[in-house]
Amino acid sequence: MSEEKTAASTVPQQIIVMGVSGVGKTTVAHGIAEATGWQIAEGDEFHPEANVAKMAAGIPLNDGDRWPWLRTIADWMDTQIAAGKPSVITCSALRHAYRDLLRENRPEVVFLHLTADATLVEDRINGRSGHFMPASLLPTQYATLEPLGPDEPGVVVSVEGDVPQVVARAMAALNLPLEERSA
Ligand SMILES: Nc1ncnc2c1ncn2[C@@H]1O[C@H](COP(=O)(O)OP(=O)(O)OP(=O)(O)O)[C@@H](O)[C@H]1O
Ligand SMILES: O=C(O)[C@H](O)[C@@H](O)[C@H](O)[C@H](O)CO
Repeated sequence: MSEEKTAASTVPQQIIVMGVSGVGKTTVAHGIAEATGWQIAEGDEFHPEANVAKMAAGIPLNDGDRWPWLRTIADWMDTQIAAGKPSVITCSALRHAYRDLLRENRPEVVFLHLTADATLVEDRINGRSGHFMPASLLPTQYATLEPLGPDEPGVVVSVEGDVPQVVARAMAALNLPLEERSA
């Protein structure tokens, strides 16, 4: 899997920006939403309080913590799909099974897997303030991560470089025209 992975051939309707904590999901999702005019959802806002408390305490989530959270994100996408609204959604979606749940019966889903080495992500997390997720959880994020596979719809994009560069790289990989304003 690499940036050479085949890009989406049609304009995607529900883009899930995935990857480890701090890799830049929120930043890139906002860039895409701004360029397209599409609706945006922040996956972290769907976490129950108990999940946020756990992460803030430096305890990694387990599958049991994540399944209900993933279902609420899937429900949100279903509302968007029913309304015919394209969207961009941030969600770590670290494991293949989580992504299977997110795209089940939803051909509109396309994943944008943001990647970077841990040193770069750690630097960026340490430069961020006001977020519940501690950098100490980064190793477990990488340990849990199952990279986007060839059987999954989507693209893999490096977050090296400044924000405009990364957003442009992601838009190009997704075949998203910068002038798209369909929502
Ligand atoms: N290309 C970039 N260059 C420099 N800084 C960046 C870049 N992308 C993101 N950042 C910064 O890195 C930090 C992490 O980014 P962001 O919050 O978007 O990541 P995230 O994947 O959404 O994190 P989380 O999963 O923990 O919510 C932020 O402070 C953000 O401003
Ligand atoms: O699956 C997970 O472990 C979580 O979703 C985390 O990745 C955080 O929610 C998020 O990224 C906040 O930093």
